[in-house]
Amino acid sequence: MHTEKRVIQIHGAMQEGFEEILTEDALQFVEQLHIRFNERRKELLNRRNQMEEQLRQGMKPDFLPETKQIREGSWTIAPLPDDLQDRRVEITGPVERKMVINALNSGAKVFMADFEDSNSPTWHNTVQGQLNLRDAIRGTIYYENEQGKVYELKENTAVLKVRPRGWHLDEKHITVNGERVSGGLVDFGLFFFHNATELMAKGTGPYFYLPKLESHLEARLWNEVFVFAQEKLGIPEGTIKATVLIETILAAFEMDEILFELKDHSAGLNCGRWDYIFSYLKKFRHDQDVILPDRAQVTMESPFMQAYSLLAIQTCHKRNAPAIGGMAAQIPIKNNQEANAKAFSKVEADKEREVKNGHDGTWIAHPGMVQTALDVFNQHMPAANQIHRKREDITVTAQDLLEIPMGDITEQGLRTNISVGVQYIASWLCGRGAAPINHLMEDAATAEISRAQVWQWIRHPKGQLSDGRYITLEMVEQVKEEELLRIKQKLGAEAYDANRIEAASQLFMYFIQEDEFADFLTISAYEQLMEI
Ligand SMILES: CC(=O)SCCNC(=O)CCNC(=O)[C@H](O)C(C)(C)COP(=O)(O)OP(=O)(O)OC[C@H]1O[C@@H](n2cnc3c(N)ncnc32)[C@H](O)[C@@H]1OP(=O)(O)O
Ligand SMILES: O=CC(=O)O
Ligand SMILES: [Mg+2]
Repeated sequence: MHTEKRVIQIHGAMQEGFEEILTEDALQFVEQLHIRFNERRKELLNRRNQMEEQLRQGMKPDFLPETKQIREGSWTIAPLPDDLQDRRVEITGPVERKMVINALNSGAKVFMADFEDSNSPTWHNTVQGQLNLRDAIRGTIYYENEQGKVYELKENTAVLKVRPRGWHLDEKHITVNGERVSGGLVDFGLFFFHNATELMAKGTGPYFYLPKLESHLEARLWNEVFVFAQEKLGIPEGTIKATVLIETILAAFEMDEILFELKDHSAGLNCGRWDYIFSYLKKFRHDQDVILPDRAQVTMESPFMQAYSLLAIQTCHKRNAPAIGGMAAQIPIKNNQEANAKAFSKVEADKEREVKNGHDGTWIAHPGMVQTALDVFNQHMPAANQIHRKREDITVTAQDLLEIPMGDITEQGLRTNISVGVQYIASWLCGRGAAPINHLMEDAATAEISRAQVWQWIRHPKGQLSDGRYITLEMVEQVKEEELLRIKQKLGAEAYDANRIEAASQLFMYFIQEDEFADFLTISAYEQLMEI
């Protein structure tokens, strides 16, 4: 019998400690995941393209006729473990060492350690992130900053969840037979291999967040990965628990089906609002009726966003699953009391809307926001969660999910998109996947909205500023030059160069100029990511 020999290869440098993560057994496990699941992953990515083509031809998404029985059936997800009953405040952040410690110590119920939107997937961040999580789980994580301040874990820490990269991203530093391995399978595989047993011994479990799914078939693939991984490591089926982010417009039509696919492994859904806005914009970018106003005007109060969040709550609660809210982008503002108070009151209002609607928990981006979110949830949610509130009073139709938001496009909105887009891409290219810009948390999802809006505005017949001027490529070029000058004045010439602003600006303009809309900025930018 001819058996093909498969070879997993590492193309990144072995930095200090990496050999403890990239062990032969761990790599073999990743290789098995690749062999077993990569073809299906590619088929599903291809299916996304086919769906996109149908949308381009005018198809409107709707609830699937072929899964009506699932939607109408009376099943529930498997019972949740004790430490996932109360998730009222979840902090998120990249897998950087100091931030992992700060997040676990923050007082939040859960910490979502992020290999996705807020992580720039340099080789260093990818493997060092695994080392950081391994040490955190074992309670040995330690960090000392340049001033000698020591960071260690407190006695009571948040429950850990990990968000691997989405299905669309590759890991270029690991190949099998010369083919890049899925970034998500690398993040999941290495984490699960090294930590699943240890987590169970500590009375918790291997818990995940799954990003950017576009259909229940993609959830099915994750479920198959989980079943396989548990079997390989001799871990009981159903030990893994995963919360799926509903952050694409197509997934909003398949919430029941997604929960159903992951039934034994499900820990509910989350409303990933920023990617959701991006997805809505991306999927309908050719539709002459669909155009979004300034990013700042597309809020959770917009009818289509409100509809999707309510549908998530109703769908989850019907299946005894938690429905977690999303991320308010405000972070504390130093040295400006008034602006700081405004930021806090915006977060407070956002969390109040979520808890009153029926969400069982929420996300915050910064430790300074934990108490504010906790206070709101403590006041309005006396029990561990509110899954008992079935919200049968809600009716959300396909039309509600698709309702086009109203508002203006302003010159300031255009400027902000260009400036923020360039600054964020620069940060990402330098290895920092989340950045504070204009006192807001920016990450890959928020930056996607900025560049997608500019792409659409210069092509759409209604791409007009509120003062009547049409938005053209020439206008974008000019505003970009003015904004680059401002950034240079703010940073100084040396930091401007060191921070790769010029490379980011070129990349941003490439995204805008190309008629073929780049599916994700992180795919193209990955080829230019610094090699560290
Ligand atoms: C759309 C989505 O996907 S949302 C989810 C993904 N996005 C995120 O997770 C973003 C998370 N947030 C962050 O990364 C950060 O808050 C940023 C980059 C926006 C701002 O970070 P900074 O500029 O460091 O903020 P700031 O200076 O106020 O930080 C104060 C302290 O809080 C820490 N901190 C800030 N945010 C976090 C966080 N999310 N987790 C842990 N620690 C944090 C900082 O490390 C710093 O610690 P130190 O005082 O011990 O040095
Ligand atoms: O991942 C979260 C989002 O809002 O996007
Ligand atoms: Mg997201």
